[in-house]
Amino acid sequence: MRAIVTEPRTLYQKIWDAHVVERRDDGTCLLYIDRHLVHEVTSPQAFEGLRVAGRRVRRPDLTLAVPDHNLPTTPRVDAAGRRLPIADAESAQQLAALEANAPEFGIRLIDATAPEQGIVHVVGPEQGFTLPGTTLVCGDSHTAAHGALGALAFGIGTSEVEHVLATQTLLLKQSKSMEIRVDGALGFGVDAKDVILAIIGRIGASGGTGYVVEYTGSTIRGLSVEGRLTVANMAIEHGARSGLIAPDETTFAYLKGRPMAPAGEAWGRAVAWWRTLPSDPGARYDRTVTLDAGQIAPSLTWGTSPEDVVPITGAVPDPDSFADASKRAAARKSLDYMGLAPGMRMQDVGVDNIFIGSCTNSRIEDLRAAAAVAKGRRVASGVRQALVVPGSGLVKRQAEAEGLDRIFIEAGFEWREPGCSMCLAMNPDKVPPGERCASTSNRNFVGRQGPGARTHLVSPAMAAAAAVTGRLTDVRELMHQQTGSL
Ligand SMILES: CC(C)[C@H](C(=O)O)[C@@H](O)C(=O)O
Ligand code: SF4
Repeated sequence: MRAIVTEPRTLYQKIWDAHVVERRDDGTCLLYIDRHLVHEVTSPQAFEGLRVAGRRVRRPDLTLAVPDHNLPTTPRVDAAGRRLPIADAESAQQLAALEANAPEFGIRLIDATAPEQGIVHVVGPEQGFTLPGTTLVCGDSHTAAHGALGALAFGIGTSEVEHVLATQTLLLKQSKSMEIRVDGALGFGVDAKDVILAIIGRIGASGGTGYVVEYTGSTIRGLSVEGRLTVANMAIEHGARSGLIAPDETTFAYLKGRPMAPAGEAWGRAVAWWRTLPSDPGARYDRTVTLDAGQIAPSLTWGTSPEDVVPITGAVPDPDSFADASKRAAARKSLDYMGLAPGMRMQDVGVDNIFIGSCTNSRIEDLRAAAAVAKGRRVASGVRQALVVPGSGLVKRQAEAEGLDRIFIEAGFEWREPGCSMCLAMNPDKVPPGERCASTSNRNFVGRQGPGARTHLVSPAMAAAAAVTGRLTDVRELMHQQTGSL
């Protein structure tokens, strides 16, 4: 018998090959979509399109709707259990549309008051809706987060949302492949957020444009699923279409028993297939970038692009230090907006707001890391708002069972209902104009957290450290004081 010789394939190639319905001569493929997450902002017109065309949703059973962006994070029901109205008219309209569209089209809706409600990118993995080897889409740019479980996941626009709802397929061209390999042990006080910030700082906000990235190496393998979700979540911030992490025992242990994950015999069959997915030895990537985890410090951004990364021990860069003229101009504009001067030490910069939340950092581990720093301390008097916003109702309950809510509340943080919150200014949680925020979210764009808001992207532990000192702070100092050793 002759052995069949096949080219070694990457994880990306394997998932792609398994989903091609039709390949055209120009390389465009019709790809089957296994999972579709829907939220209130990008779906109303898509459903309207279906209605006008008289079409139904092709696979309502593969579609899950969750409101998250526009919901206030203050209590949603009154003492009698009645839903409280949403003040903002557009938000109220979008939420009402989702609540009407889901039942009309036979889609499961996790509504605003359901215990499982949360940010789509937190809910998908948590429910076991997100599975290795699947293609997963959502009308949302941070959909790549689901790649942490080995799903080929990416954001799509509203017209594509309509296309997927109607056909369960999408027309796509294959991207190039990039390996981002991180090896070594993470230093004290350094976490998954610092890893992805370091990656973005290295390759730049458009370094991944045209690529699907696979994060590999011992550092990535050593991360929990929560940490992997933080990394893959920001794939779009270095321009990649998608960010993948090969499924392994950590992934399987995380998924086992989740409500929507396969069960019984189906579980065994699924795991057997998932084990075949990791990139084959010798599989070729179009580009490989390597990072040494030991070189990564607790990091943060100084400017208005996620690539503007420095270690917390660093200083605001001098725009003149950039080789590229457009970078110099962008840095000047950024510093002006951020109210910072070249050479200022990052640790001397005071903060007015703290946001611990978003689909990047609102899972249980994130809250534990922040609580470990907040414990027994007080939010500094100069800090006007310090919000902790769990990524889902289930995260919230788990945190409460562990007493984390008490730690935060006693320290002077506000403990909120789940949602996108202060990650973007689409609901009542905003950073006031000209004020500065240490935020665990993923975007520090101009106006992202409110008009004139100044954002510094940090890890949960770093956000808690900034909260208790009132300035951007090296969390290692506080942890050192706490443990008395380093
Ligand atoms: C509102 C939504 C469409 C948007 C996105 O596409 O990502 C938001 O989630 C964001 O993070 O900017
Ligand atoms: S938490 Fe932020 S980044 Fe994530 S989906 Fe919501 S708005 Fe987008």
